[in-house]
Amino acid sequence: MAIEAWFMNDSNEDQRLPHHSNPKEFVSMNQLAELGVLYWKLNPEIYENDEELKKIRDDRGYNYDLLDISPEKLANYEGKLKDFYTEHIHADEEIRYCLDGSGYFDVRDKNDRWIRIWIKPGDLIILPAGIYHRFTLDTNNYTKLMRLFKGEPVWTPFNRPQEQHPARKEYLKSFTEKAGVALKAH
Ligand SMILES: CSCCC(=O)C(=O)O
Ligand SMILES: [Fe+2]
Repeated sequence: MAIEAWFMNDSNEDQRLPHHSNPKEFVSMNQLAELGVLYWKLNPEIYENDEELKKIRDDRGYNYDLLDISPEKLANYEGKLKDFYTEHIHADEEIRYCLDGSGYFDVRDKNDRWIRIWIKPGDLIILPAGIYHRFTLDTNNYTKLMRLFKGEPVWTPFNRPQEQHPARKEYLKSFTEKAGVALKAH
């Protein structure tokens, strides 16, 4: 099964609800790939000895740590969740592998519409540097995530607006470059 993603409505209801647009409008892996969002489906039960995960880590030079998002295990739980749900970018990619529970990563598409990506056990996603995004738990209220990173982890969020941030500029440039290639091909 591929990952599920859809366009969101803009209602102010509980952020943990699915927020499907009406009518529902699903988003494919290809559409996500066009935004630079990458996806793997792995077996979360063997993450400690998983050859496939090892290959991704070796190819991309990733270390990792584990993060439990629950009131008991995460210090300053309410504050952290509020920060996670504040729209931001990073100077580097954001790589998350869901080992347990579930949650939503929301990313902005090229037209600034929110796409909600539902993360479940076995889903590994990479958000490119410079993409506006946020995260929330769903109504299950729990997830265990592996956070992957190169070198020392830097989790600094830069809250929107960040149009002058180098990572934002690079990210937007990648679209114009692709569009340029597509034009030349015609
Ligand atoms: C804890 S994973 C999701 C939250 C987020 O976007 C971040 O940590 O930068
Ligand atoms: Fe983030």
